[in-house]
Amino acid sequence: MALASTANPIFSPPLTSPSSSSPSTKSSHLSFLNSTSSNISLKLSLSRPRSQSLLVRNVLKTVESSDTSVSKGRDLEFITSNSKPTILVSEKLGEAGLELLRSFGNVDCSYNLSPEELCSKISLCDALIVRSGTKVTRQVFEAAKGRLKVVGRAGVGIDNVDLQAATEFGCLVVNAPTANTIAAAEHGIALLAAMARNVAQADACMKSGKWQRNKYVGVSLVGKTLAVMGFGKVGSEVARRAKGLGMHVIAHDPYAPADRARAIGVDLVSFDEAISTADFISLHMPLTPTTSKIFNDETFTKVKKGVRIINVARGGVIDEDALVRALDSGVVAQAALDVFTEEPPPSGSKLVQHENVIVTPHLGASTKEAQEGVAVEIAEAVVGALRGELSATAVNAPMVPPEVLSELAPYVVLAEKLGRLAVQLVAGGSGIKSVKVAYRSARDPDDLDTRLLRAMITKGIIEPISSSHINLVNADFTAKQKGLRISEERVVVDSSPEYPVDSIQVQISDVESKFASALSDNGSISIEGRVKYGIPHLIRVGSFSVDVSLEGNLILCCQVDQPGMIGRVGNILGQNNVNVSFMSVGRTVKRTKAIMAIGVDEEPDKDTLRKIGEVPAVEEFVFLKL
Ligand SMILES: NC(=O)C1=CN([C@@H]2O[C@H](COP(=O)(O)OP(=O)(O)OC[C@H]3O[C@@H](n4cnc5c(N)ncnc54)[C@H](O)[C@@H]3O)[C@@H](O)[C@H]2O)C=CC1
Ligand SMILES: O=C(O)C(=O)COP(=O)(O)O
Repeated sequence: MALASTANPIFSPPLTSPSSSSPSTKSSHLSFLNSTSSNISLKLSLSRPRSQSLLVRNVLKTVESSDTSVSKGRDLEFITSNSKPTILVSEKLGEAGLELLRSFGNVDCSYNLSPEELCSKISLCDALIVRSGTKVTRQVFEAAKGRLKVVGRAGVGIDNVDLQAATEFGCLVVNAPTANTIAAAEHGIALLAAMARNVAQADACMKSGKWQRNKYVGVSLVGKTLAVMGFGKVGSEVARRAKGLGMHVIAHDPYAPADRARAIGVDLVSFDEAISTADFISLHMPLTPTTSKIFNDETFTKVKKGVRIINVARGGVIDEDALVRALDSGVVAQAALDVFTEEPPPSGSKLVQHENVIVTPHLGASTKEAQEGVAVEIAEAVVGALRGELSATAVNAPMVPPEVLSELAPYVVLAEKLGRLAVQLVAGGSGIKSVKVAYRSARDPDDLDTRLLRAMITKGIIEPISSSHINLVNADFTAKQKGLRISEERVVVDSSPEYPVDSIQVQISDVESKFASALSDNGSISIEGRVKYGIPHLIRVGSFSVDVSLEGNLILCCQVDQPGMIGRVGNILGQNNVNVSFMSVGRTVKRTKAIMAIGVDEEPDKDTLRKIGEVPAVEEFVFLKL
């Protein structure tokens, strides 16, 4: 399996539209999807000149095109000839969402693409927006060759997106989980009432010239028991409305809190109790391996004879052949279906043609209001992701609230730099199996969300020694795939709880080091860093305390602790035009050994480094790129 290729790095500079250049648009911006190791984009509300200048650099870099033209129907090769991100919209999306996308990037609305056409276009796209009709398979991610950064699902169900493949390829998947809830619930109620009163059949009959009042006698809803299967957003709205119709509503949902159900007068019951007592069963769970064909021959043996079923969730939760059998035998009196295992269903489908079944072609979310809503919701999420922001609707990455992001931003930079430094201290660089990270913090361990920090440490460790590109989406997966175990420890320290983290220590065990002084007492390579004035600093190497800002590059030098060493090494650097930005000396016992941590702006050439190594009292040294 190929991961994102080096030729087309996923960590390209942040894609920033001209209109997004104002740092005031968001309080925090962390380019976790797009950052390169040397080019991390941070937008912070805090007034930190360094971060601001990074931001300005990134903005300047990306504002190369002022082309704001609409790209509908245009050739993608033309579209990608400028630096704006390309967003492929493969299914009909509301105009308000399209407008928003067009203000940010080049939008290609290409509907009804075959799988082959989608695969051939996708390597030219930074984002793809779909509804339920586009299958975003592993082949699509493979064909994207690392360029595709985000898939936006303009709706709720993401069963048409191969999430595992997306994660492996470091592609973020976001959805629009709220804007179509009411539409889906209303459609469920519409189907419930239409089914109970034979509206569709009677309508078809009348249009064929007949007047058959006796044939279409229905059943009443009032006083009947409705089982809502899946008491999430749609399910609870259906329940609320059904109560308004005078129905007795019960629900089954293994993960729903009972108090939320109680608040609207619904009892949460077991699966078997729900299906065996209900007159109507309405399905509102997602399609997952657990819910796939959860309604099958066996289930239908447990239902109340003559039950009526509504499905506005996913066709795959019902074994459709079993449903046909249950309808034929009268176990299920009627079914109202908006969704099907295969969409559109094969022509002549027994289920669709069944006289006790009414069907709609996946219309649950299809109201004007819902479509405008999901379009805007998904456009905002996709644009945010392309800017490198974490999305509140990320499906395959941790959702980190903006205020937490803003607070963690400088620590994220520190985390990556520590990972990058630690791995450079390993002799050979490979064969790393075990990394231990200790977060020292005055805060309660439960108040510290370390997923972002762990991901960046992983990125720092893996990227220098492999061609993998790591981001928050694929960090854990890639680490696992490479057999790298990252264990975390939170140490409560007596410092200010105002800051989320006091220091971060990274230890790599069971490896040899090219700088023996970086080994701690337990034989692991050990370094520790801290954020000071918003800037990451290295504060410990092995057992030596140092204090050097992690900018530019770093020389670590271990020498006999004697007078004149700073001058001698400093002179060599000066004579070779290498500017020292920071210097710090640490020792354990006076006049034994000390280490010098020297921050340098330029990369010293081999000759300069050789001269440092030739200073008689220098025992070992290492040059590290940050
Ligand atoms: N027909 C259409 O056009 C539309 C269909 N949908 C579908 O409706 C379904 C529900 O959507 P939302 O309510 O927005 O999602 P949601 O995530 O808010 O709710 C789903 C609920 O199902 C529950 N659940 C998971 N496994 C379950 C199981 N084995 N048994 C019972 N409950 C289980 C979850 O705990 C959750 O509470 C999804 O399948 C979605 O794709 C949503 C919108 C439009
Ligand atoms: O949001 C969902 O889960 C839906 O099923 C809606 O699907 P659609 O966007 O109308 O293809």
